[in-house]
Amino acid sequence: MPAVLSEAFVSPAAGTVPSALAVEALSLSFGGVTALSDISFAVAPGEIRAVIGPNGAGKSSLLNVVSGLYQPDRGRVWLGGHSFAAVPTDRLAKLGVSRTFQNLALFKGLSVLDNVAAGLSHRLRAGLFAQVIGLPAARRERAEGYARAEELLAFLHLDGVRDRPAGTLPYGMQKRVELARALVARPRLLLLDEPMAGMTLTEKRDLSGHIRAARDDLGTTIVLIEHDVGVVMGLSDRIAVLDYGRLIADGTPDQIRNDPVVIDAYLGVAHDLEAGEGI
Ligand SMILES: Nc1ncnc2c1ncn2[C@@H]1O[C@H](COP(=O)(O)OP(=O)(O)OP(=O)(O)O)[C@@H](O)[C@H]1O
Repeated sequence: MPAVLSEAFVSPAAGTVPSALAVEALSLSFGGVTALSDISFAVAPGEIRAVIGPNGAGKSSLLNVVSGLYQPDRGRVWLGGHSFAAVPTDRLAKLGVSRTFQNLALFKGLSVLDNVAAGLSHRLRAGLFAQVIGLPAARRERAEGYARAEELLAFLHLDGVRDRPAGTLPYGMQKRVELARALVARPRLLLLDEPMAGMTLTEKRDLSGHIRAARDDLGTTIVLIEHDVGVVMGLSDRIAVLDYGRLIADGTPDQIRNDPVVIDAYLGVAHDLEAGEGI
């Protein structure tokens, strides 16, 4: 895909707008194993985009390239109009990108509020010394950070558990705390790595609602890897499908659901596509 196509969308209302994320001809191998092979697609601002595919298809590798943990062998990543051969992880926050990981990574002994406020630690301008001895600028910054964390807790209906040690909450709620922490800096692009893994249907339904609210009310563009096809169909605007490192389809849930190549490679007949409808 030529760069000029992948870096921007033509919006009828706003003319040409930069995509929130675009990847262009990405390839990545580990020894003899091809994890990503010539992957190109773009995500429009405000979109909820799922990436699905069988185990080993390259989903995590893709997210790791986009967040700078892996450097691709070839190709480029576009983030809000900037293009990278290797995404600089230390600039991710400045680029307005935030991500969560597959496994819970909360400070279990700290309160929910402290955990969410920790999502702003990279933004502290006052130096560590000023923070430690509590200079006024540092105190002000800390107070502002906590105010933002409180806002996010209210937004995600976590204010009732703000003082609880995060590790004592039910699993589904801990995943919501992770979402709050990833959102507290108000990223333009949020990458979610299997946010619903291990959840009950009720927890999935709950978290889907919160993810949708983040897009609708905060304007966050969301890219998520998810195995539950029912959830994906109900939640996403568009879906990219990977198989053996190749992009085999990219379209709306209806297009993906009816794509014979996707059905052959992934959906088959075993998946209950209707399970998550309406989530
Ligand atoms: N750090 C690594 N070292 C070696 N091989 C890797 C590494 N990361 C991924 N791979 C390989 O790249 C391929 C794609 O893996 P990846 O984890 O991206 O797939 P996935 O779609 O996320 O799978 P899953 O759904 O099981 O998490 C696999 O063959 C995997 O074994």
